[in-house]
Amino acid sequence: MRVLVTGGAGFIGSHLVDRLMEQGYDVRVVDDLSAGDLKNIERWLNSENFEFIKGDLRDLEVAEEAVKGAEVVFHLAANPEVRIGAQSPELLYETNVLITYNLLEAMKKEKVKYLVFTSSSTVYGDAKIIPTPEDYAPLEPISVYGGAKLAAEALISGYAHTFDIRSLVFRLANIIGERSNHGVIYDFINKLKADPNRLEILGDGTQRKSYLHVSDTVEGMLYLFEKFIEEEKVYDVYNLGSDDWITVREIAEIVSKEMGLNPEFYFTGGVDGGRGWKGDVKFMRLSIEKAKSKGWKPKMNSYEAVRRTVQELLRTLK
Ligand SMILES: O=c1ccn([C@@H]2O[C@H](COP(=O)(O)OP(=O)(O)O[C@H]3O[C@H](CO)[C@H](O)[C@H](O)[C@H]3O)[C@@H](O)[C@H]2O)c(=O)[nH]1
Repeated sequence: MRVLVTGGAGFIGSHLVDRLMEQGYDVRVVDDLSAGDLKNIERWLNSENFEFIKGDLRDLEVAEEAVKGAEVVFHLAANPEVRIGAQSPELLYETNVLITYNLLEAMKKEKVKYLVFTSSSTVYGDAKIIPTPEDYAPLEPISVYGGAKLAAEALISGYAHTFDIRSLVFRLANIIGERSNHGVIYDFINKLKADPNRLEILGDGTQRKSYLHVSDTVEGMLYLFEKFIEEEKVYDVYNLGSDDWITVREIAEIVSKEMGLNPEFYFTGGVDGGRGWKGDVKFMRLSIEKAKSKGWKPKMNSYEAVRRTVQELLRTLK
């Protein structure tokens, strides 16, 4: 089976590529290397059943070239930075909505059978029900990023039903692990390297979210995709997360401990009642009952995933 992974040189994408290659698929990656890094997929570059295209999916021709001959598209290419929404909404529109539209157009033309898309917990906004199930309503994102992900989901649903592109959407909690090059753990490590005595924490530190290790994420995606293929549905949505959550303050404590430091915590106070930035969802935990009912569950809880990620990043970050 020929598989295209968009964003395959990125954090989650490259872990997915590792699994697909280990399972013997023909894999093509398209990535503009804006956030991704060739080092993440270095080990596969000379393999016969691997192909890399450096290209920007904002260009429809790149999307058309990338999907040629593919039976499945795993669409992970995106700008993942929630916090830039207030400064650069157009960038989040282009790198989440426009590229998804281009890809769908190319897939329609090429008659690609399956699409797997990584959406985000941010589509739920400040959910009133926690843990939040997939059928929670109304979906009211509070960030441009969440809005762009929801717009992409809606386009995918429309194309799926109109053009028979069987599509599976994953709404991901905060995904962490080796090769991540942004986010709270990455930021804390870098801040502490610059000043081991003081750690600036955005917001009031009580932001509480569910963190999932990338290994659990990729395993869940592939497992549930196999189940989806066996079923009749044209379009389906799953939350992927862990069954618990953890505060930013607790993350700061874990990072400090793993680095053997005892810094003074400095809270910026943030915006809108202690959020790190405009659009930062303060409390997020997803119901993963639907995924569990199909037989998937994460091996690590949030605490274990954070600890392991700190160790992985300390080993690999320069
Ligand atoms: O220096 C920092 C950086 C972050 N935070 C806080 O840490 C929390 C997590 O922030 P991240 O930047 O790690 O992650 P986000 O919650 O903004 O978003 C992440 O998870 C989302 C899904 O839940 C999306 O998928 C998104 O792409 C991904 O980056 C936030 O509450 C933020 O306020 C700090 O206190 N200090």
